[in-house]
Amino acid sequence: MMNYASGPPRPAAEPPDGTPAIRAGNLTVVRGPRTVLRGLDFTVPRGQITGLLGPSGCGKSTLMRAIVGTQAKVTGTLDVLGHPAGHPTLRTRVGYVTQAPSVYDDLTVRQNLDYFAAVLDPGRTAAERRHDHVTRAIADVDLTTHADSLAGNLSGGQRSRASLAVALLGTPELLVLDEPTVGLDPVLRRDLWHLFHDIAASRGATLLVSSHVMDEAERCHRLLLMREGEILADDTPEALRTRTGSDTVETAFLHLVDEATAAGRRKETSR
Ligand SMILES: Nc1ncnc2c1ncn2[C@@H]1O[C@H](COP(=O)(O)OP(=O)(O)OP(=O)(O)O)[C@@H](O)[C@H]1O
Repeated sequence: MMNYASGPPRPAAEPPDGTPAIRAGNLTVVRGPRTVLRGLDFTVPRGQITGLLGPSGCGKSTLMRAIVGTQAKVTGTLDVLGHPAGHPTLRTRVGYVTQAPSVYDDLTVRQNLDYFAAVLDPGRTAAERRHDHVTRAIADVDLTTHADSLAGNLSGGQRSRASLAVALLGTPELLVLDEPTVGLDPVLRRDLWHLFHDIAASRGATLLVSSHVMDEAERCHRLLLMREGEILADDTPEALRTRTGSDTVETAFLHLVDEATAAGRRKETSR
């Protein structure tokens, strides 16, 4: 078991070419009448866990949807693993777990994975490879003993892990996980975070994990702190705490919010 008391484990090294997993430039998204993301500039390094944190409604899911290529009205630049977001070549290289469970309740865990594996890697000649990928993904999320249980009979945490197993099919280099621990008890949350660190360490995968629970920030290698469609900070948890003279990332976040509000007020009054 990993111990996070002294911070998360050291991240895997960057690939030799140094290309980040995600690079955004002046990224803007409009949804309905609202500009939900406002000219974001950031990079997400490879082989690390980056936490996307911010209050409900700040734009985390919208940003994730843009990254996986399912969001309309995206302008600016957004490159994922060296290709424009949504490029067909990224289909098997990016895994995405939405907030809503993405498994069918009336199928077993294995049947769910068999189905998604057949979509990703179709054809009779790929049958053996698909079987291996499914067996490995089930083992990775520690559901081997529940492989033949109906997804509808799993607990909330087990269902989250089944959704994660689907995203692990095809050995993605980037995993985008939208609030994967929401509604889980502290033990299940801790176990899932251990799993994320195992995936990053053993596969060298990049994980982008959203949460609005600030204590989860301490488990990430890097953080993107969001507020009202903007990036408030992009740094390591330790650097954020040090920079703001705070004991926790939560206090650091509040400090940065106050700073941004004060800067906004100064701008208003100088007009
Ligand atoms: N279909 C839509 N049409 C118009 N506005 C939308 C739509 N979906 C979301 N929004 C708005 O976009 C903003 C960002 O939503 P988003 O779901 O990205 O936030 P979030 O940070 O993921 O929130 P949460 O943590 O509650 O999931 C919100 O203000 C929301 O009201």
